[in-house]
Amino acid sequence: MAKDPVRVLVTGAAGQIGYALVPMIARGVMLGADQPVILHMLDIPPAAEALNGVVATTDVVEACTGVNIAVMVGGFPRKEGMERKDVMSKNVSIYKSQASALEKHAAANCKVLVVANPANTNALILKEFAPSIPEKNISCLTRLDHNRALGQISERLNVQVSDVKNVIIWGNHSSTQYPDVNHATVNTPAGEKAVRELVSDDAWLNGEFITTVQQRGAAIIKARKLSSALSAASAACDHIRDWVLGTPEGTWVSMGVYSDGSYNVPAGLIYSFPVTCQNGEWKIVQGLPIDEFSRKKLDLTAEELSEEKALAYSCLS
Ligand SMILES: NC(=O)C1=CN([C@@H]2O[C@H](COP(=O)(O)OP(=O)(O)OC[C@H]3O[C@@H](n4cnc5c(N)ncnc54)[C@H](O)[C@@H]3O)[C@@H](O)[C@H]2O)C=CC1
Ligand SMILES: O=C([O-])CC(=O)C(=O)O
Repeated sequence: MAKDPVRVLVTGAAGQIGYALVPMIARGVMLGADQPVILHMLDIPPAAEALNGVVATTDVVEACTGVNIAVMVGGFPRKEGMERKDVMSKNVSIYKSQASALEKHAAANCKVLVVANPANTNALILKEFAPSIPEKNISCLTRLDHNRALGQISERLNVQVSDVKNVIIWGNHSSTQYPDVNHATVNTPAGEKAVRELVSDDAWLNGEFITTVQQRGAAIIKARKLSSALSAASAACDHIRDWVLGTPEGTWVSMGVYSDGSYNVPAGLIYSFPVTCQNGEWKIVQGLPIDEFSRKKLDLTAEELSEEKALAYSCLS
């Protein structure tokens, strides 16, 4: 029997990421080839002409009405040389007002993915100003960083990226994020092997590998003068697909979610954790040992998020 259609909202639909994302969703990359979708595409009036190229609306209420999944890409993008904090004030007020629109008009149990930067803090603002949307339904994108970390390891070891798994992005989608390979493995003909053992170069893993992943977004903006649109769109599809359809057995992914205090990360931040997903719900992977090097990095990125939270509130007051 044909499935009921799912309504998917994409904000910023006329932008770089939106232009790549919309056809991926229509093609079934996000929810599967057998899942009909009804796309709601929102942008702002100055983008109306570009928006005609993808068919959509500049009316936030129309865009949010009845949506089951909201991918929030709309906002003011970081330009070359700009720190993420520079874009904060422009974006938190957008997320405050769109929170209200989603709360009033989206379907009950709508799942929200915030892509626009500062992604974690925009998601937190959205959560705070949409109190009736359950906090477990609000997330931000760190899957792009996760995929970048998998890519770095696969290149270094000359293996397929699909054979590498269980890297972790901890914290903020920013240059303080901590890409952690301490629990990552590679599928080899001789069975699963630890990434640390196979790479056998802790100086690289604790140095250049981390900074390359942390700085990849900035490096792409510098090169393209535009954001990493295709890989961001693809990562957004990965994020929603795994959230809705589940993560494979034995595999976790990174998602920015509301901290419950796991791993001594302060509660009340949207922080990227390792998660598994089943039946449309994510669960933080518990009990992973955290060494001293990692602890410092988990704390540093949490501190930045606490500062961003304070700054966001000061922008709104
Ligand atoms: N979390 C992640 O991994 C990544 C996040 N990003 C972020 O994603 C966002 C989008 O990036 P791009 O598509 O390259 O930017 P873009 O500037 O090409 O597109 C943004 C779109 O949002 C629209 N927009 C602005 N205000 C809006 C509003 N109030 N409602 C609806 N739409 C609105 C703009 O008109 C524009 O069409 C940026 O914030 C960027 O920093 C980019 C790459 C990765
Ligand atoms: O800062 C940006 O807009 C780009 C970005 O997030 C990324 O590519 O990871």
